[in-house]
Amino acid sequence: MHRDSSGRKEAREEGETARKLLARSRAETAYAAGEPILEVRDLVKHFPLTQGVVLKRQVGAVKAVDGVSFDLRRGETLGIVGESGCGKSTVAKLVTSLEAPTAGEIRFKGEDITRLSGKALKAVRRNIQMVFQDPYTSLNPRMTVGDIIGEPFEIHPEVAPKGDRRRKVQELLDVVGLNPEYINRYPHQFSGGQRQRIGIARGLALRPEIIVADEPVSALDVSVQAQVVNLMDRLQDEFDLSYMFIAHDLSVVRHISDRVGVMYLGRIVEIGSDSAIYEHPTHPYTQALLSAVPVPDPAAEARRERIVLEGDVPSPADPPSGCRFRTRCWKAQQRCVDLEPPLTVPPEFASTSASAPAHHPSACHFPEDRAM
Ligand SMILES: Nc1ncnc2c1ncn2[C@@H]1O[C@H](COP(=O)(O)OP(=O)(O)OP(=O)(O)O)[C@@H](O)[C@H]1O
Repeated sequence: MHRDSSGRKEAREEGETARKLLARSRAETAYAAGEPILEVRDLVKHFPLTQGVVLKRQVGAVKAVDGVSFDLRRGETLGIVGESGCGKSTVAKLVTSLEAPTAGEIRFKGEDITRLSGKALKAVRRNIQMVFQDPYTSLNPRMTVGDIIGEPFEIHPEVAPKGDRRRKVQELLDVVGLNPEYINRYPHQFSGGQRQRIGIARGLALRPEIIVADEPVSALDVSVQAQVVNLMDRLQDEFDLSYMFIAHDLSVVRHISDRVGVMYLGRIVEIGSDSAIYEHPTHPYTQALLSAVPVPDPAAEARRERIVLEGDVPSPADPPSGCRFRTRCWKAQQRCVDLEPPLTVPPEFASTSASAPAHHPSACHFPEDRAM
C-alpha cells in the first residue's frame, strides 16, 4: 500500500519534471540568451581498473574527468579543446546522459539531471543531443537515411506522429542542405561531409536546445570542415541552439566558439572568451597548444615562437600531484608539486578590469599574459 502510493507520487513527480524540462518557450522557461542553460559543477568520472577474470578486484581508477566545472549559456558555443585522452568525450557523454558521473552535478535549467530516471531522463535526453565524431562509422550502413534521421521519433513519437514522419525527415534533409529526395538512399551513397550533415539532421530531429558535437569535423577534409562548421553556425540561429563543440585542435573551434575551455588530464585548465584564450592565454599549456597552430601570414609565421612540450601526457590512472601539467611545464617549481592551482582568475590579473583579456580563469601558479 505504502509502496503503491509512493510509486504513484514518484511517477507524478517524474512527469512534472519532464514537463518542466520540455517547456520550450523563453517565456515559460525564463531562460534568456546569455543565461546559463547548463551548469556543470565538480564533475567526476572515474572508470574502475580491475584485475582478475573470475574474482574481479578493483586496483585503481582511470580519472577520465576529475573535477570539471563550467557554464553553457543559452545561445552560445562553448568550445572544449585538449589532447587525445584528456577527457573531452567523457564530458560529452556525461552531459548527454550516456554515462553516469561518479560525482558532481549537471544542472539543466537549474535542475540536477544526474540523478534522473524514467520520463524525466527521457525528456532531458531529448533536449540535449549529441552529434558524433566519425560520420563513416556512426551511421548504420544498413539503414536508409530516412530511417536514420527518423529513428529518434520511435523513442519520442510525441514529436512526430507516424503519418507525419516522412515529411519531417524530408524537412530536416532540406534544412541541412541535402536533397529531400535522397530519403531512401544509404549512407555509403554520400560523401563524408554529407554524412555529417545526416548526423546533424538526426541530432536536430527532436528539436533539442543543446547540441554536444564531439569532434564533428575532425574526420573530414579541411575543405569540407568549413562547410559543416558554417552549417552548424546557421542552424544555431535558426533553431535557437546552444552548442558544446569539442575538438583536439584550437584552430577548428576558433571560428564557431564564443568561449573556449582548455582541458588537460581530466580538468579544465583555462577558460574564457575566444579573444581571451586566443590572444591573451595565461596558462602555459594553452600557450603551447596555440604556438603549434600555423599562422596564415608568412611573415608572422616566420616570427612565431614555438613551444615544444617535452614528454607525454601522464596516465590519467596516476596523475601528478599538485598541478597536473607540471611534469611538462617549463615554469614548474616546488609549489606546483605541492599545491593544486584552482581554476580562478589569477590574483595577478584579478585587479584589472573584468573586460581585460587576461582577466579570466586559469589554473596556474605562475600565469603570464602572453599576447599571441
Ligand atoms: N569506458 C571506459 N573505460 C575505461 N577507461 C575509459 C573509458 N572511456 C574512456 N576511458 C579513458 O578515459 C580517458 C579519457 O578518455 P576520453 O575518450 O574522454 O578522452 P578524449 O579527450 O575524448 O580523447 P579522444 O580525443 O582520443 O577521444 C582515457 O584515458 C580513456 O582511455
